[in-house]
Amino acid sequence: MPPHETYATGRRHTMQPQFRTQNIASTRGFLSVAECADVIRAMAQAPREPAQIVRAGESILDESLRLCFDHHFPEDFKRRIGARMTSYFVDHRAEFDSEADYLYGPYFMSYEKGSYFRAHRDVANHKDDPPRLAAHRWSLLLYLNGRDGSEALPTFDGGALTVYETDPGLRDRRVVVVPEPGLLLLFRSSLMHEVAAVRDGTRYAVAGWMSSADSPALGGPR
Ligand SMILES: O=C(O)CCC(=O)C(=O)O
Ligand SMILES: [Fe+2]
Repeated sequence: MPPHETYATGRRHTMQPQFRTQNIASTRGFLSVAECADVIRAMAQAPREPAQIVRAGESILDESLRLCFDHHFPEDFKRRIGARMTSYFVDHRAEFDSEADYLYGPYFMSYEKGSYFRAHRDVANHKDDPPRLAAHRWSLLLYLNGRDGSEALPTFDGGALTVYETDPGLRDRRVVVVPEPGLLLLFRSSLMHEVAAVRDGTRYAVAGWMSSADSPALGGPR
């Protein structure tokens, strides 16, 4: 795969594919370090609230399953990042074998020391779950910082994401993703995944879900 260039921005920089399995893909350099730093600064100033989960159709707080913050963000800022995530997916649609046509989100999340998100799938798991969950096809995670920093970025330790691949050709189906600034990760929303506890510092990430208007009631199929 050749390096891919972003176009939805004035600044062009090179994106570098990192790895690929059947249902998971990642690309380095989706955002530059300076852009990551801008988003983190904006997040740190934005109002935030404890992030919720959906259970049996209801949005609830359950700190035994999910402990992190959801940051409220100016709509224009959200739209700009969302448009870039969407363009990436649309440009690479053939690789993702999906008819997904719009992005739900993006959401801006921070995980402070001790935060986590236990194993879950980003799809409808219950008949009363909202249709938007059943519509999710691919989960997109954009990481803004990581273990190694520069002057511009805060660092954190822990907080790796494990995605459980279903590809029978893999000997070990656990795919562990260690966040780094500007890394875009895409995986099928039906895959189980979990965020390990952050041991130190604060982990910043943006999430969005490429979704299909034409979707079944429960989130199994692609
Ligand atoms: O931040 C991550 O690595 C994953 C977050 C996640 O699973 C979600 O927001 O649904
Ligand atoms: Fe998730």
